[in-house]
Amino acid sequence: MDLRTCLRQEGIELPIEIIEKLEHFTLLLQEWNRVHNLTGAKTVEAIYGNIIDSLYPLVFIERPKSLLDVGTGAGFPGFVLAAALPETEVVLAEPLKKRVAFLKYAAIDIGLENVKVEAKRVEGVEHTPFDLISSRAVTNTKLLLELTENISDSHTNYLFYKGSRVFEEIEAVQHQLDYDIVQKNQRNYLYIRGRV
Ligand SMILES: C[S@@+](CC[C@H](N)C(=O)[O-])C[C@H]1O[C@@H](n2cnc3c(N)ncnc32)[C@H](O)[C@@H]1O
Repeated sequence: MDLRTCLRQEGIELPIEIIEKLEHFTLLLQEWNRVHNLTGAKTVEAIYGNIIDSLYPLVFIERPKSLLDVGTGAGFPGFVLAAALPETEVVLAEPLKKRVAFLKYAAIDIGLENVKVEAKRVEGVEHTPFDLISSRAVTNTKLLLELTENISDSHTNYLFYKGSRVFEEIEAVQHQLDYDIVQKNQRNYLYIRGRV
């Protein structure tokens, strides 16, 4: 099935030029992955699955002016969100060199002008507070909030891609959170609105 149909089935409607960029990304990732082993998603189907997982929150989040993705790895979700949100300034924090090389190359080759790759751990990122901070498969919610304390403020929203442990993780956060959990298959999208 083509990417446009896959996205449509999930209720994600995107302009054709963005879908073409995501197809371009899929080809590049497959090519680089053969040599550099960047991600476990080896097939087109697996990459499309990761793209849909990354983009599904567009159905319920507010559009941010600035977005930080913590630990983007081979591009999920930050790079894919950047392709889908060309008006958003996106920073990808990723310390692993081969993944950084891929993200930088892909941003130039695909022509994403709204992306900046910070080749460092998120603790070292300096920026004014972001509108949205996302992260998938990096660390727990409490630590993510702590590590991004200096680059967030009371208006920052958070979008964490979680599994079944999301409820214990929320309990471990000591301060009160205003959040929604959007469930889709095995995924729990934790969307935290500002800090109460
Ligand atoms: C399991 S991978 C997940 C990659 C991607 N988010 C995904 O879901 O496919 C975790 C990534 O987080 C990065 N990472 C680990 N600690 C980090 C930190 N403190 N700041 C930024 N990235 C970090 C690693 O280099 C790795 O690429």
